[in-house]
Amino acid sequence: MIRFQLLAEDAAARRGRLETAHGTIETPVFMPVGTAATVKTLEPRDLQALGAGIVLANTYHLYLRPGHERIQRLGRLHRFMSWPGAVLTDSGGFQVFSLGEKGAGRERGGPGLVEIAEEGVTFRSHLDGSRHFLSPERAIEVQEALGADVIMAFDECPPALADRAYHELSLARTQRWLVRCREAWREIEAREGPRCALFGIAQGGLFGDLRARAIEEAAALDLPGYALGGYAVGETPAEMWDGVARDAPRLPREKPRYLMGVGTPEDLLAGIAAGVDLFDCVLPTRTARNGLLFTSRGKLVIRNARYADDERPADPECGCYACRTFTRAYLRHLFKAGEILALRANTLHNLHFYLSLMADARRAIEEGRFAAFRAERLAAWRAD
Ligand SMILES: CC#C[C@H]1NC(N)=Nc2cc3[nH]c(NC)nc3cc21
Ligand SMILES: [Zn+2]
Repeated sequence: MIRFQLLAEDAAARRGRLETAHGTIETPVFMPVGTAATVKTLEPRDLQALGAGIVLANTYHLYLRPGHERIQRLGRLHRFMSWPGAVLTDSGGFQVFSLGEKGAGRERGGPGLVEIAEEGVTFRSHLDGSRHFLSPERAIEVQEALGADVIMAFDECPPALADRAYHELSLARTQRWLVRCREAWREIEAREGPRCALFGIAQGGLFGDLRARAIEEAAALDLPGYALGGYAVGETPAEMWDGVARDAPRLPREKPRYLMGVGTPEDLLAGIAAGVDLFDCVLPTRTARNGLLFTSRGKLVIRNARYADDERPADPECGCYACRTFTRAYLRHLFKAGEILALRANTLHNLHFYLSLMADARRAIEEGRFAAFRAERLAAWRAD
């Protein structure tokens, strides 16, 4: 189970604390993405040294490989990945629709990859094209078996540019599925004892009235936490920020608010200003592996020839291991040479950037100066 406390507010921004069975999480918090039960290139002790308190793993991937029953038999996720902190698992809803579409079947001209029915979703594995079925009940069962501290509802995720009619039908089904998720969660928790917290997900695309209805219907189920899903799927940053600024304050004030899959450092500050408490995004880790580094003066593409003889650290204002140990010249060399250390050093730096940004934001909220803090960081990132 989890307990959420609101410690301070600065306009709509909130400073909170999320107590879980695997530690206390200071919010606003950024969750590194560890899709297949690993944050790519990092060891658990790296994550601890970075101050990460909670990581995200994906039900879709772990269900397909190595299998949730195997992970359960091996002591569940925390033991399996030797991670003492907290874990949040996404339900597979989003991945089935996003990965299923690009699965093996379609590339080989196979049959439709994702079949949606009221009962649940039939999809083909992106690994080997094998057929699988996930329902609200099954997604909860799998996540309980995995043993995360926070589990997500199984939702239908409309195509990014679906029209209003599609969103309305999809929202109604997602709400019916949320009721089924809650029942399945309550049954397992009654049988096995309280173990994890179920978060609902409110969608609705860019339709403000549909978003409001989804939030209201999800909030009526009195769940431990709530997420906004379906942002950062192609809309402009301004459209997302306006939408989140409208939606986040409508989520229950005393529950944790999670903005799924977001985002850039600018998005995080916009989300915090709107009252969001939790974020996850592949951006810092994925871009690190592609040689893009976030610094206090904007982004740096390490492969650029201008860094070939640059003896400065990636970010002179950064205290991370990579910036204390390596020069830009060396980081560029590693990246050009395809060395594994390039992936680790860049990932350590980018996650330190994201996690220290959140720590600085938490302090700014405590001191009632978040708006000035946000303006100062945005200006600095545009400096170059
Ligand atoms: C529509 C919808 C929805 C949400 N539903 C679930 N279960 N997971 C998500 C994961 C996401 N990652 C990103 N990245 C931009 N957006 C997401 C949205 C969702
Ligand atoms: Zn650094």
